[in-house]
Amino acid sequence: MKIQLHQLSKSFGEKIAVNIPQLLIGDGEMIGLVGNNGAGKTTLFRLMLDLLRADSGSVLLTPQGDPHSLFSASPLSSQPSQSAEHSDLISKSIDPAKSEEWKRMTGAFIDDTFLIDFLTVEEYFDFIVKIQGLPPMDWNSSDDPLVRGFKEFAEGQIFDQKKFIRDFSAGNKQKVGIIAAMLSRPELLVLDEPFNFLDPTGQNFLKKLLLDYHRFTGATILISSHNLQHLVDVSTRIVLLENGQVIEDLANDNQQALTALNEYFKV
Ligand SMILES: Nc1ncnc2c1ncn2[C@@H]1O[C@H](COP(=O)(O)OP(=O)(O)OP(=O)(O)O)[C@@H](O)[C@H]1O
Repeated sequence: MKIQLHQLSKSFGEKIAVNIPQLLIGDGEMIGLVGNNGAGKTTLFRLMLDLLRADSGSVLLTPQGDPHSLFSASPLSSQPSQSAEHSDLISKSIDPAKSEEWKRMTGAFIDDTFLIDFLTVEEYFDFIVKIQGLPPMDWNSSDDPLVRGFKEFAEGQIFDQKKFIRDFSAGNKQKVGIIAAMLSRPELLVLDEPFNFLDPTGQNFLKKLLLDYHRFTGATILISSHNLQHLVDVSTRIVLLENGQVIEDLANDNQQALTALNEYFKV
């Protein structure tokens, strides 16, 4: 999935939460979004997922395999072509604010409101795959590496618990939401602060799961976090927000973004 943000802005009263003139994300990029508290990370995700209406501008999603794709997956290819074909790309893309088509290609976990408290985990996962029109998951399948990854990440604390989601700990609810977002193997995965509430083992299993998911699906992945090390461990590119604006757009080959981030955050 390619993503194009164009003149995207959102304010709350006097506060400009997001103001991004242009940002292009290529197929299969793993974007780490960083920024201090209030920088606009969650607002940006909410705009992309049509949970908030922008004051102006647009989010355009181009599914994989679209022959009209014009910008490559290179992290730094962020300048769109000005050709006639460019407007063609825009006409072929999906605007989440205007169409529901993106939902079957997108998995997201922003917060607990994505969960259904009164269901068990198994009921919730069955519900998720059903609304995607997929067959029930075979949780005993040992030859599916993603199912193995989900179970490893679950650490024996999610499945067969015979309790409702509302009775799980914050960390285990987080695991349920993250697995649910990946269940249908969407080509766009958006996770807001997924490392929150996880114990150190869970954080490490999550990094492994994200890297495996990326390798197996080729999905475009967007993750926000305040944990710089985790982000540089998994991301191919790091976008730094300040007051709703992109102030750094860093390639992250061999964790090279870490020095710049440490300098910015004075760590
Ligand atoms: N519903 C809202 N009403 C009013 N102001 C809001 C609302 N949502 C976000 N904001 C404001 O927009 C700005 C960006 O908030 P946002 O939650 O997107 O930041 P963030 O980068 O995710 O922060 P954090 O790291 O603390 O989660 C903040 O100043 C916040 O107070």
